[in-house]
Amino acid sequence: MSEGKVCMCEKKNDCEEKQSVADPDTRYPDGTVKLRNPHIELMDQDILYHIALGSESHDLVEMFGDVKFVCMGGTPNRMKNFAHFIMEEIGYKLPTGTDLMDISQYSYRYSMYKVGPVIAVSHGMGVPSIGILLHEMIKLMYHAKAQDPVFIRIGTCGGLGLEPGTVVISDQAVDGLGNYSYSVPILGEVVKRPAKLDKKIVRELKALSSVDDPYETVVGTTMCAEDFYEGQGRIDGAFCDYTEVDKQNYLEKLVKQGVKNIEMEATPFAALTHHAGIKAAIVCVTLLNRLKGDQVAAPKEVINEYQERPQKLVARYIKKYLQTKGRLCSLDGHGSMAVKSPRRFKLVQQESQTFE
Ligand SMILES: O=P(O)(O)O[C@H]1O[C@H](CO)[C@@H](O)[C@H]1O
Ligand SMILES: O=c1cc[nH]c(=O)[nH]1
Repeated sequence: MSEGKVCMCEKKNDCEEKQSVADPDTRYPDGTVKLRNPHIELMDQDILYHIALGSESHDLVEMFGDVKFVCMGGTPNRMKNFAHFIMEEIGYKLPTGTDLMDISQYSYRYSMYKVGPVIAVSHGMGVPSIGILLHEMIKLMYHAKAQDPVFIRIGTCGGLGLEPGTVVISDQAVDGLGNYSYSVPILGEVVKRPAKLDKKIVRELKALSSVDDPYETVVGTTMCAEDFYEGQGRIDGAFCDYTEVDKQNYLEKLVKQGVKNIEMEATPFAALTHHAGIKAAIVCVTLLNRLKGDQVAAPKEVINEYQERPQKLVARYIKKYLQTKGRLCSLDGHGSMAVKSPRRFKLVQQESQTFE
């Protein structure tokens, strides 16, 4: 197995057999990301406009070359919290007197934090917003020469027949018309890309849920809606031209098809990462049981605690990966990491401060 590949095999030599062969269209032999776009390498510079970075204005290899995990979720606040949480979890130490900074703050669009090999970035709401971010994050990984990065969405959703607060690991994504793909009009024609997630990561994440967790963690199909209200069959939007019975019939039909939860980014997330040859997973927490209602009525503190649940699972996954590899950071003997390259972190801070 080449350096940097995600593997959690108990026996190291098992890896060769278990890893699928990388697609030469999306990977260089050393595991760095290859773009399916011949134009990019011919450009003098590539401005990643919505994340306030650029291939000429920033040393992207120095800043992001060590990235292994790109974690994304809807809100800047959640991703900032996740950055602090993962810093604690992996024992990452910031240089004295510094704090985590929003690398993309001057884009005024998305917020991005970096903690050693982990990026935490917000993607906003809905398909177009996450689509734009995915294009730029995939290009960022390419420019940075990051090796085999894994993308993980940490989200919230409505559950179908699940207790509120249940964690759902998506094994596939389906759109509101029943397509297991992401459809996007390109040059006047609809292009469909399969919305596939990495099955092995699904199993590994599920294995990391614990019987001691005071909530359930399940695996299932995630429906990606184009809208929060009518697009998810709610009757509490500004408009509604169907009955409560129509709605219940629709949701029951989804349940029969194996849909466990509904959110708004799964198909582009699964499809664009798959098209880029990037392994990806989606872990969401249900805020309500849609079979019982539409309004998100849980108190803020309860919702905040729910939102921590996918973060905990993903943190276990990242920690297990880092412990298995023991390569990016050196273990200090207590399961936590000593920072190998604070300089790289400092650079990220300085560059983001000077970009406007
Ligand atoms: O909690 P996040 O990850 O933002 O995702 C979910 O919440 C938003 C709707 O409230 C949608 O973007 C949906 O996908
Ligand atoms: O019901 C819900 C809850 C969160 N996010 C959604 O998209 N739907």
